[in-house]
Amino acid sequence: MNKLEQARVKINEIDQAMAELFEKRMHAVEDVISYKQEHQMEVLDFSREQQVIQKNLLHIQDEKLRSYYEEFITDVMKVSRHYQHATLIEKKIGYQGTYGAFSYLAARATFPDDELIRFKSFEDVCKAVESKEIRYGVIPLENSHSGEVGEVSDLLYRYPLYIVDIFDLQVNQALLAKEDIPIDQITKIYSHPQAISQCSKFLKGRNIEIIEFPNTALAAEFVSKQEDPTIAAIASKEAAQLFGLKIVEDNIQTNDDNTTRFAIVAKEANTQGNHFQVIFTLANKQGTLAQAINSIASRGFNMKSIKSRSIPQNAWSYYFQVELEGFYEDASTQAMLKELGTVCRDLKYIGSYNK
Ligand SMILES: C=C(O[C@@H]1C=C(C(=O)O)C=C[C@H]1O)C(=O)O
Repeated sequence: MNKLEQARVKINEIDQAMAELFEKRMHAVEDVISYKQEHQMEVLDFSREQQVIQKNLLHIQDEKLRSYYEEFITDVMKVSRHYQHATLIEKKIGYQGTYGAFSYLAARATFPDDELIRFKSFEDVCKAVESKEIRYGVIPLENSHSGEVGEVSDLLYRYPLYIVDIFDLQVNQALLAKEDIPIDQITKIYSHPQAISQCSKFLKGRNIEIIEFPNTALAAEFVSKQEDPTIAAIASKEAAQLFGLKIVEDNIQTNDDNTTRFAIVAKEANTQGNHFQVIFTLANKQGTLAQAINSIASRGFNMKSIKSRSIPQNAWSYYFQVELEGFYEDASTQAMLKELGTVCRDLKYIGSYNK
């Protein structure tokens, strides 16, 4: 062995030992992350990093290596911070709306152990996913009665995000009050107009004042903060637990099949699942839509839905959002999409999921 080879054998041994120590250090850092998350602490602790550097410099005996060691340990801590940020993002899930509202319930049901972060708008949720501030967003796609959530379709058209899963939340309304009192003693009911209309049959003929509120969870929270036991809110039964209320009557909605489908959106595409969606635009010429639909139908794909909406900021132009049955990665799907792509002006894959 020449001198170079001998030195490299030594370096290999040291690197192996350092790799083991690196792994041990990062595992110790994992405990720091969960502590910081629990106590809502920042990842960077500048004074701790200074201490680490100074304390360990004392172990460096070769004077000329001190500045290099400082550089080295500084980099180690930078990597440790990267890891902490990435791990924290993994556990961050965004939803739009209020604590306790239906979007919150959908996010909690899909990510029971993660940190739920509230955003003001659906777009803010998408922006946070795109900028990697959070891992996933949970946003409503459509409701079995009121139909699609147009704003969310527009966001899927505009943002480089993908649906990676869907979750169906059954919308059940309950009458909640501070005490479990008979319904005929209730004097006022607070709720969102949509929830009120969903319970029209239950409310009909009752001499109760109805007061509209911006959303059901806020109504439940309001009732929980009042002294009056005769006022009630219409909200989910889960809201009763979240705001310490009693369920006076459960399932008071007129239709039992009221379901909101939520999309879990991410920055990285998921291509697994027995359904997928695409969005396309067409040249405004005779027969282009027929051609597009024909490329799908002639290859034996079942189109579950097609929705057309105006392209945001582009008057009198439209995009089509299509849900198809099938596996995105299958060769037959790829061949169909290739043909569809030749017919469309733009064709965008927006995700797969199981149904
Ligand atoms: C691991 C921690 O988080 C960060 C990384 C450090 C490290 O890797 O040693 C030190 C301080 C923090 O900036 C910590 O706070 O201890």
